[in-house]
Amino acid sequence: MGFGTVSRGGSSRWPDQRLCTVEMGPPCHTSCLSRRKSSSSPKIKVDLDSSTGIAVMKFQSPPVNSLSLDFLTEFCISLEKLEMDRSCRGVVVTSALPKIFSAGLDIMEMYGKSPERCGEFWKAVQEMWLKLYGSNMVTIAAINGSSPAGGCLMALTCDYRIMAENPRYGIGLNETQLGIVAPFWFKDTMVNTVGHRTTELALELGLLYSAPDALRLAWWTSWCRRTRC
Ligand SMILES: CCCCC/C=C\C/C=C\C/C=C/C(=O)SCCNC(=O)CCNC(=O)[C@H](O)C(C)(C)COP(=O)(O)OP(=O)(O)OC[C@H]1O[C@@H](n2cnc3c(N)ncnc32)[C@H](O)[C@@H]1OP(=O)(O)O
Repeated sequence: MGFGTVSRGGSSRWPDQRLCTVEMGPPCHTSCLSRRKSSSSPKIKVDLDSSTGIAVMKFQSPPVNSLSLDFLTEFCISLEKLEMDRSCRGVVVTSALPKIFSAGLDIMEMYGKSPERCGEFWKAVQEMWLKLYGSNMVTIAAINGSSPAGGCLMALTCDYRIMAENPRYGIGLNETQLGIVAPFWFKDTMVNTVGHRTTELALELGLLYSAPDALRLAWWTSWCRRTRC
């Protein structure tokens, strides 16, 4: 798989060439296996191949990988651990569930909770964004399912995106369709990737894009024809 370039850098872990390639072909003979480190928390599984320096972080929180406080906390801890592992240069975030990358913020976290709990949740959302955006590692979203609202934010916050082509999968900041306003920093993250005009239209109408449509609008430089990638 090939990925395009971005205007972010400044880390020793970024490849010298600005075009980077990630091989995700079949591993595995014995010496290779010994270089694999796995860790699993209830909602997130991480496999790091120290020989390539690439970790795959898989979301495994059925039914829809919604971003609950627990999920976000596990996500940040997993990312921090990889960040501290000098053998890790890049991380692919993806879903272990069929059809869904992430349904976005967990709606149940925003209903009937105490002000303290709401504050803790919102802080965790911001923490996820800050940690992912500020990561020293190359970050890649392999979007193998629907990715509305907060799920889209997570994908946009990565350096690169690849999306499985399936007409049922949509990605976008569709908050308007839900009667809520996307926070300004959600909007800014989208502007940074696709520009002002596309973002303005997408947010006003609460659009969800298919992979080919999103590709045309420069959300990414590659999409994957398999339904699972
Ligand atoms: C606390 C202070 C906060 C202050 C916040 C202030 C402002 C925030 C403003 C904006 C930011 C908001 C960002 C967001 O991300 S909001 C969430 C937006 N996401 C959605 O609306 C997604 C809605 N879901 C879907 O579109 C679909 O479910 C799906 C993801 C496409 C999957 O479809 P599918 O048909 O496969 O599944 P179901 O629809 O049958 O769903 C299965 C199951 O999952 C539950 N569920 C779905 N989405 C969520 C979710 N986001 N949070 C929690 N639970 C979710 C759904 O209810 C079903 O549950 P059930 O028990 O009925 O099986």
